[in-house]
Amino acid sequence: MEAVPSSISVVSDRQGERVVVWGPGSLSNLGPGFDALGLCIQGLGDRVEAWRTETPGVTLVEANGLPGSSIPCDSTTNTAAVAAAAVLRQVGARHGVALRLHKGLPSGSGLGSSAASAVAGAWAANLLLDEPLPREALVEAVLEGEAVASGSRHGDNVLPALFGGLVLVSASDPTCYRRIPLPGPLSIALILPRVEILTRTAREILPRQVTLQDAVHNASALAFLIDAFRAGDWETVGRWMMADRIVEPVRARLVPCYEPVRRAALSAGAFGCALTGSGPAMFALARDEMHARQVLSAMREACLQSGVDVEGYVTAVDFEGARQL
Ligand SMILES: Nc1ncnc2c1ncn2[C@@H]1O[C@H](COP(=O)(O)OP(=O)(O)OP(=O)(O)O)[C@@H](O)[C@H]1O
Ligand SMILES: N[C@@H](CCO)C(=O)O
Repeated sequence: MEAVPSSISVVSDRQGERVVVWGPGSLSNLGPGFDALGLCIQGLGDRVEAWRTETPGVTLVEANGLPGSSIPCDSTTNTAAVAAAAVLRQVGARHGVALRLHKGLPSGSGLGSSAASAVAGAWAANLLLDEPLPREALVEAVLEGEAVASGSRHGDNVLPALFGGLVLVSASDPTCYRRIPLPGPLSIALILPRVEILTRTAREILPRQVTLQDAVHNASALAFLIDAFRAGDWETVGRWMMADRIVEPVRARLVPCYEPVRRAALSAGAFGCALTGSGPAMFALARDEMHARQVLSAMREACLQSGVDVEGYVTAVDFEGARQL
């Protein structure tokens, strides 16, 4: 076969090419790791369908999946579209991308709903580039996507959703992060009480100042927590993820079933139980999948007895992050 002379530019015709991408949900804070720690989870997430267009920029064709939700279907305020646009801008793409977003995660849940969309949008736009970038190059884009929803550039949902697994991120500079290796699988019981808490509101009620004693306590709790995660010492993980003295005690007041659910999870033998993100979802760590089912049943029951309707899931760590389906 004859070689193409190098002076002739080959125009790749990928117009209309289509990809479907999964943006996973994530647990964040994990007790003392406010804005600093997040874990990607299996089975819950958003799906983005994307195709290349001739017109530059991002068009959000539709956002569906959660009837009655208030997710904006606008390219300037939907996190999937904002993150996708940031990727195109980053490489100076001359083409555009159209997106259809299928929401699987309700917003205001604590499960990183806006982050799942942002990551799926960015990954889809990336796959459609002539030369896709490595995951590490998408950090700015996903942070930009998340910021339009929450009003702050926090990375504890978007980075685990992008990379998978457990991620530690600087709360003051979220472009600074570290993936924390986990030595084995982890079974998780997760409940989503039917109470909507917007992250924005749950951030506004937090104290502007804290005592030195509490700050020091939380700093050491986070250090012990990370060390226990690395060691796969789930019992110690459970202990320290329940040790936050600054954020979770304040937010617990927004979740009417918080105390009964925590007690029920621990009575059922969970290693620990905490809010994820700004709540109201709560998670508990269990020995294995069967144990997680027992813990889940106890948590659900406690929630219902508090008069709050609830959905429940057994999940595990997703080590892969955003991916093409
Ligand atoms: N693609 C998106 N998915 C979800 N929410 C979005 C999206 N784009 C914009 N938003 C807006 O972001 C806000 C999301 O609310 P909020 O931050 O409380 O939930 P969240 O992102 O699911 O956070 P978490 O689950 O971590 O609590 C809502 O106002 C919603 O309209
Ligand atoms: N770290 C963020 C996550 C939002 O779900 C918070 O707790 O406000």
